[in-house]
Amino acid sequence: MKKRRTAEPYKIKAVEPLNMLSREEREQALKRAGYNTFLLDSEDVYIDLLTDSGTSAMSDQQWGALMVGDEAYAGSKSWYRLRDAVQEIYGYQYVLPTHQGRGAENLLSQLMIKEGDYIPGNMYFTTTRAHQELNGGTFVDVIIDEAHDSSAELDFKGDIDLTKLQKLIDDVGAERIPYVCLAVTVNMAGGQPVSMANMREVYELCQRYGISVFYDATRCVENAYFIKEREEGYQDQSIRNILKEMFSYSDGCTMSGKKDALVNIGGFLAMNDEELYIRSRELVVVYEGMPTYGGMAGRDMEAMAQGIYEAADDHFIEHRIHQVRYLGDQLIEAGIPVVRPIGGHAIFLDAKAFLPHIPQDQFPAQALAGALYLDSGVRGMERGIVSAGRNKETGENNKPKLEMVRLTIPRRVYTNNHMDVVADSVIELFEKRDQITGLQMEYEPPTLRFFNARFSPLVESKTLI
Ligand SMILES: Cc1ncc(COP(=O)(O)O)c(C=O)c1O
Ligand SMILES: N[C@@H](Cc1ccc(O)cc1)C(=O)O
Repeated sequence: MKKRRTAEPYKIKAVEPLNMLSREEREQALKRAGYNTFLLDSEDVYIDLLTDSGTSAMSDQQWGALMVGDEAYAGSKSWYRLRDAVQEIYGYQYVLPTHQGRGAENLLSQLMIKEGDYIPGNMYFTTTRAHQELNGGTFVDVIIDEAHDSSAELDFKGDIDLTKLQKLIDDVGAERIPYVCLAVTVNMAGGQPVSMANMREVYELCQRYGISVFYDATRCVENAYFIKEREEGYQDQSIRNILKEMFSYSDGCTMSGKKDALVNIGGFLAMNDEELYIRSRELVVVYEGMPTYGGMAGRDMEAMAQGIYEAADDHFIEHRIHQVRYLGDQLIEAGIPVVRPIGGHAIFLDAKAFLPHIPQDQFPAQALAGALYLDSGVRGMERGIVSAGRNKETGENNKPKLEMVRLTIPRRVYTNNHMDVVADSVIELFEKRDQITGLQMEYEPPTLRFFNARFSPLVESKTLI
């Protein structure tokens, strides 16, 4: 019997009209943006798949929650509601609000890292690594090798390789490793999940050496769904239970509330150690604000508390993952090279395989993101050599194995019809991929260069495609 179809676990109460420019207008807009999709104006974008960060649609309950936000400078009721939500769903004892994820990364890095330390992690994330380096640390990638291979089909491609972690401990000594940073899911690997077994093993290994484990919990609910779907023994467990178990194998986390807490701004740092909490409370007032608002308005904390509960709903997360897969499966069926298996928040086009005629130093993923925008007004993001920046010792470009364009799906925002439009555009572009040309960098900022870098087409008089 044909499998019964399911639909969005919500109905639409407010809509926001979309605007579509002509091809000529898109050419002008891309030129103005220096061929960097980060620099396009949102007015010039038709379907915006730049990021899933802060782009979620809030529920009626969340909009209602904004109205009851308590804007007291100290001791806000909304803060307690947020704290309670984190304690209930994540299970950590102490919580400090921050304006977004990198605010929490800043605090954690300043508190834990000393000059010359090493911070192992399951593939780098741009802002996380930047904070680690700013505090004198060196990030060490200890993810399994397969994570760097876009075609390797593994259930848990975000896992840490315990042999690599053990080797680092043996080489530099446990006292040089303040904590392991474990991301659930792994953004730069394609939104790939970490298994519960791996979390447990990493924690056990670290406990033996007195090394802390901090999660980057940004997309933890997506990770929990993959565990439910793929890991033996979890099929009948609720997402809430899975989350609780996941977090029990860690000492704390940094969180960007802009993803799996379903809000447009906000984040937090959470932990179980009281002494660390007291030190964090001293630092949060320098960078964010009082420990009872830490960079967020009362109404934002209120909406985030509500979002934390909504995201942990089994129906919400099932639909979310399936929508991303709906787009990914169409592309796979059409033979488009994408990172496999399809991850939690985005489709990652493999730009090296898509554009084999463009060498990595001519920024194939940047060019592909530009070409996609020209073709249909769909905005994606480069995740390759530009994002990887330069080696902090040699000054050379880091050359990541994965050279990708990310098509990131905001939560509860687009319908599957939008996904169809995106699929059509990518498939057509693939048919004329030989015509796409490379880029040269015209302006390179010193840190996190991908945000503000500017480019021009290598072939003058051409517009990428
Ligand atoms: C995996 C991951 N960690 C950390 C961050 C930082 O979060 P924020 O953008 O809220 O500062 C992001 C997004 O930026 C992310 O995707
Ligand atoms: N975390 C967000 C926003 C962001 C994008 C790119 C970055 O390198 C840093 C932050 C995302 O992954 O979309």
